[in-house]
Amino acid sequence: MPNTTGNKKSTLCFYTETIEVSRLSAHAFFEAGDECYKGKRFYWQNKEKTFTIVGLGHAHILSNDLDDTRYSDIASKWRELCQTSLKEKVDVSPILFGGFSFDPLNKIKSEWDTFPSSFFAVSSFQLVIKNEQAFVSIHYITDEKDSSGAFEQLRNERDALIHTAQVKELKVHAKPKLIGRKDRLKDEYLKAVEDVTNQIRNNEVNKVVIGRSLMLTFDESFSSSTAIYNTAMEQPESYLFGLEKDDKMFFGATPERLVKVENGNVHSAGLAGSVRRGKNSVEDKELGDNLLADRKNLGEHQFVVDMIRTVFNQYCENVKVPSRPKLMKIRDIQHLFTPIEGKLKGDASLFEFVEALHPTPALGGEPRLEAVSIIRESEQMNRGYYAAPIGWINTEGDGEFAVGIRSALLDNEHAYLYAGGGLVAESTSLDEFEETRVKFRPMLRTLGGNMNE
Ligand SMILES: C=C(O[C@H]1C=CC=C(C(=O)O)[C@@H]1O)C(=O)O
Ligand SMILES: [Mg+2]
Repeated sequence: MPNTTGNKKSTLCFYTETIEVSRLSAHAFFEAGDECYKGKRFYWQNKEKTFTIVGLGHAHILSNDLDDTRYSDIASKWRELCQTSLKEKVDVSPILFGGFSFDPLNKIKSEWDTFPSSFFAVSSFQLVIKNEQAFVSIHYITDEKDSSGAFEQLRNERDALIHTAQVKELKVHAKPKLIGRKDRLKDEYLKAVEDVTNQIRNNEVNKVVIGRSLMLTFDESFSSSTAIYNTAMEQPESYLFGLEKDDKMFFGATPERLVKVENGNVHSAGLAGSVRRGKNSVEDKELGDNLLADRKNLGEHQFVVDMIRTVFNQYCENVKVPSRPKLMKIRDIQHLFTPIEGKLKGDASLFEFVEALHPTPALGGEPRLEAVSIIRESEQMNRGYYAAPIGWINTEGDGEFAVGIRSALLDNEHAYLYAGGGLVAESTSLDEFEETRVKFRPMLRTLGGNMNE
């Protein structure tokens, strides 16, 4: 029998059933959902590649278009769903996956119009791969009195999905041909960088992250499966994520953790300050060593570390912050990196950390509210879910959110790419433009664009 509950307070019942399966590729499982669950899937893999989740179908959606209360709204709906609907302890915890927009006050019409300010879902079929074991769960959330027929149907669908994923050969993930590439609002971006740097020099704010966007056009629709597959191939050392909504998918390979909560231990990281990789190991080391000593980049980095430390000091004890950043070297770029950890001292939830931390000065600026309002005014675009929290939480309240950078929104035969950089007093528009070019590279390579413009 599936685990089930009913409760007087809630009319909803949450039915789950988990089986362990041998040999199941996450990509193949995602792709098995191409026919029936397109537009309702997600993909997540942590940086260490020790935890992969794929969700197909929507058993239940939690979303809102709220501003200030959007985090607590999702948190309380999730708590209620877990507490009143899911009473029995289950072997593999159901996972709520989704994300928040960067700035709910940005109302500029854009490619993001169908994405609410918060969008989360419990999937109908959930694959979890952990410690080399794979589990597939069915989730069914309903107010029907008798669900046995519907649940039996889901079992049949689950078996069919697993069968397809195990026996069908993965399609050849040939990319559609790139036929167009457009820098969007390039002049506005360059002007914004100049203007905002002047505001910083005038001590109006300390730091602001300004971004820009590219639009790619393909000769045919770019499928989500192809995009996810190629992202995994290109960026093995980052978090991989994909969140489908209707006919679009926000996806990427981000190196940046926002926050992870596990058994009362909380982890975050300051990641800001960048330089390209060298052409050979000697140049690479030189670039890295210079980055570690560079005033402008150390300045960018320090605002982030200070802000995360302040949040951790409020909610955690035993806060550990290394006194100096180290280098994080990934395929196209090297960053200044400071891991930060602590032990939860009260009962703050993962969503409270997300609210307190988003956006850090690695994506917003310092002071936070001023920076976000400058971004809204001067970028003249809508970041949507770019640079915003994306991740998951389980029924125990453990989970992880990454920052949705090095990312793109896939929209049939178009892809919108985003990249930005932290401005401080020493910034120049030429260098910042160049930095965004380096940050676009992984997504361009993934999608088949020309990296050299
Ligand atoms: C805003 C982005 O990167 C942030 C993360 C790392 C380094 C950054 C920088 O050096 O400017 C940015 O703060 C982006 O990739 O779009
Ligand atoms: Mg930078």
